[in-house]
Amino acid sequence: MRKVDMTETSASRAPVTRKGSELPVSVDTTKMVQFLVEKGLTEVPPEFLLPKNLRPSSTRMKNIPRTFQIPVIDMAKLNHPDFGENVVREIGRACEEWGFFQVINHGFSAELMQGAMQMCGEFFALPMEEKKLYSMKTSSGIGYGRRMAVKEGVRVDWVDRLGFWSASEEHRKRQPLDVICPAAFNATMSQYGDEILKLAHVILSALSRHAGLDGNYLLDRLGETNTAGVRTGMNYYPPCPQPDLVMGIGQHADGSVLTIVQQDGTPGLEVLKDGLWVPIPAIPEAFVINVGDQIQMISNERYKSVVHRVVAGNGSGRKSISNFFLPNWETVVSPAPRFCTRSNPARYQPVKFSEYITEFMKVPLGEERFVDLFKVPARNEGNQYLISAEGTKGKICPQRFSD
Ligand SMILES: O=C(O)CCC(=O)C(=O)O
Ligand SMILES: [Fe+2]
Repeated sequence: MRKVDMTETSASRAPVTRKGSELPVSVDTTKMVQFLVEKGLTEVPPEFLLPKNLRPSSTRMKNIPRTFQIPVIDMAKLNHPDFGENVVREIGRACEEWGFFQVINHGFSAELMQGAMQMCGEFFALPMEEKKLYSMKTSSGIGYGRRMAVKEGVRVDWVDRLGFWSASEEHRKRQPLDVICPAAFNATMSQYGDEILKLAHVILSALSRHAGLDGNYLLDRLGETNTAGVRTGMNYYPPCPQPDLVMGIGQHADGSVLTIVQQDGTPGLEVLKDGLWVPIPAIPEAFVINVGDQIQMISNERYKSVVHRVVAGNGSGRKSISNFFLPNWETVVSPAPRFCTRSNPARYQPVKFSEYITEFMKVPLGEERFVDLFKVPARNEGNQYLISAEGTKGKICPQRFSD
């Protein structure tokens, strides 16, 4: 098996540190998007500017068929003795074909969803001097700042973020961040995180069943249940005077097991399907769920971690809450035996999750797929891995996700 030495990969563009260790970061609050917008800027600063060929207007197809939409799955009947299997099938198919779906009637309290979005609004409404108290200190993404605050000279996304552990209690009590203002923040977001964790378990159990396995199979692959957790990112995409020149979040796939996103009713999220950027409708009472890299690896690519992005807008801004369901830090992730056969051998080599995610957080989002660093090289016989043409290897290659 090929050995991945992350010091020789794209991660090497970050300052050299021990593999798996976080980098110190320092957040300059005068560069936060919200700060710039509140100062009344009318032109996008150069570090946000996209080259012409990557702008939303030049990459979006105008006439996507209306039927071409990520599935919206009604979860109400998941436990129904007659109809439960239909819901399981819908979830499984969505994860095979799109890597994305929305859920409604998911059992999550509407009041708690509203409460969380309110906490998000109240946090970003705090004076900058107060938000600054929660600034990110390391590349872990915990705190106020933005992803890749570590890297100079990389195109910057039009988004500010507050990252924290919302579940489980183990993680919450150990995190170097305690948002004490607004007062209700911790209480609401702990409750929210616990509920998100339950929803993640339900989805994972449905996926296990879809693969013909015991309901706990995928969960068991993540390490001890009570040590898996939810990292939450509250995102604020302020109104942009020139939205076509920037990206809210550039194209990327998530390093999580699953990601569960709550949108505020404002569109912006788009998923790459068969080479087309497909907008995801903003249904406020729904959650958008997507497969992350860990499930793509564990399921040996049966369930796909698909590239997506967020476009900016010039309306009143957009808020969202991204919840990343993560395995135990010590878990070694690899294709599970039940997803591998002689004709479809393991496509990934094992990687310890803590190393995966700490390095993932240091690499600027871009065209390269971090997960590709762990691919087993294609062999001549019996390997189903679709190798992209030389030159596109390691780059986003939509066809790879549409077969
Ligand atoms: O804001 C959103 O809707 C999604 C954000 C996202 O893709 C992420 O946080 O990874
Ligand atoms: Fe994402």
